Amino acid sequence: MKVGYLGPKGTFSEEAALRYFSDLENETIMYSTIFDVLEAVDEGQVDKGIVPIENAIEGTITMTTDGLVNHDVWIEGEAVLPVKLHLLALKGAKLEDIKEIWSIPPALAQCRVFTKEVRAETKHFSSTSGAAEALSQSGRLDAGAVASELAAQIFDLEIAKRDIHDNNCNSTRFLILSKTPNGNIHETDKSMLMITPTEDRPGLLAIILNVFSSLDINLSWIESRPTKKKLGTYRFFIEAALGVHEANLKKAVTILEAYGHEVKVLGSYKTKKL
Ligand SMILES: O=C(O)C(=O)C[C@]1(C(=O)O)C=C[C@@H](O)C=C1
Repeated sequence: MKVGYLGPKGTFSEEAALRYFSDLENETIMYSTIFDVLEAVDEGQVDKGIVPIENAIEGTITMTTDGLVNHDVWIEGEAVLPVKLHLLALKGAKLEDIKEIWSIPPALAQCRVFTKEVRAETKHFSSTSGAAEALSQSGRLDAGAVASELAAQIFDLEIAKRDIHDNNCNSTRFLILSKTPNGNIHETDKSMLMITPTEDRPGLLAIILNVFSSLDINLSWIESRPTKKKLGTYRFFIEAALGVHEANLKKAVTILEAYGHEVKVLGSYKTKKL
């Protein structure tokens, strides 16, 4: 089986993929952006993909929600990975000389307190270890990368400052993707819906949420994203604590569609702690 995730080596996505798919039979394929992973699953280049969806400090990884809008993929699993972020630097670099900090935006956002303290500028890369790799090739003693301990080993960097994330209980939730649903749906206990209202009206979100509460369906996550068509118009990602095979979830979808909303069931899954 081919498993795709965000590379290069040493990303948290890689750690999540290797822990989730512990089977040695798997062939792993790395992609340079989260978007590319979604595309690879959609186009059948890989059998499974793994992408981050939410971080305990930073919240939703919008590259993933936006990618879910444009790609036809199925969420078949969810995994939560503890995340420890360190400031990596070239050997011989001094912490007080670091004026630029490089990483993927969600990782930089998890270290806002630290980057403010050291008064560093931030520079965006497509992954934590992509920033570490670039740093190792740059020769820059005035720059650092926010990445994992494993990335420090792989790219021969030093840990200039350990555990720089704002909160010690840091973790990231990943989604496991496939092109189509497979057999284990009846064992799932969560599902994700993407609801795109076709017209704006007073109390729109309240009406949508009421469908779930009236059917006694608990919601575990809700996120609104702009439709990108007109300012002030949104679509909603809703995670319900019920698998798609359950009668009440099917009822909720039917009612929402009867109200005229576009509803796409994005997946059905259960959580695995990594
Ligand atoms: O860059 C990586 O190492 C990733 O796997 C991406 C990512 C993310 O975008 O949230 C995953 C987990 C951590 O929250 C930091 C970075």
